[in-house]
Amino acid sequence: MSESASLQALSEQQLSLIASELTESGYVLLSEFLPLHLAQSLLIEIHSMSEQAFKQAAIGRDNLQQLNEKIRSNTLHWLTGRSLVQQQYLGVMEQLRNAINRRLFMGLFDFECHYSHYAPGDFYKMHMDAFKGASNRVLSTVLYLNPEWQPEHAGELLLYSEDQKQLLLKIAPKFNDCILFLSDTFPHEVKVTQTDRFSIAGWFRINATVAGQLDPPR
Ligand SMILES: O=C(O)CCC(=O)C(=O)O
Ligand SMILES: [Fe+2]
Repeated sequence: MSESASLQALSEQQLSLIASELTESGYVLLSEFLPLHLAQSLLIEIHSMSEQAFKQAAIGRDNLQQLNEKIRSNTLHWLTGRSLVQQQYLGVMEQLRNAINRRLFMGLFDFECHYSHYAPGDFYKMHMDAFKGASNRVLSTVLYLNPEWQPEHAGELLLYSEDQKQLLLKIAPKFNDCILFLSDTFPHEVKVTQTDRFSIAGWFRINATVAGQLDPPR
């Protein structure tokens, strides 16, 4: 979807905040990220999907890719733009991609994302989304879709400093909050959730045609 077709869902104020926070600290937490009707439509779509539509998440690269429930136990479903609401979300992220490139010259080339479902007991242990120079994922995004979240539900995202020594942020997966962070800089983990936890995890990527392959593969 073209940038104009996404109706410029993000305000200049939001975009300026994103650019300055990413420059300063490498991450930014945004509340009320999407126009409310869009966040609500995503919530309706994710709730209407059957558990069969979600696949067990894999970890690893290429043929080494394997299911590894010791590290991660959530399930996922890739967004392709097959519904209007998916097109609208991808349109917003396209607006964000262009705005970041214009302001920060990050050379973001495309965006991929999936719905995530963490059932009670699910988690994602400490990991990096990319390793320096070894992946085309450069900017991670997670949009949370849990209108009823309460502290006892847990399932927070913990974001650590690069040396893992400092806890930078403890993020409750609250409805329409969105975290952006540099993929190769911040180790992070999802604590065990006590209730169903929904989100859209996504990555802006640079073009790694040198490698000649999608990284990581789907
Ligand atoms: O859901 C979250 O809070 C983070 C998920 C995550 O780290 C990932 O999918 O790589
Ligand atoms: Fe991650």
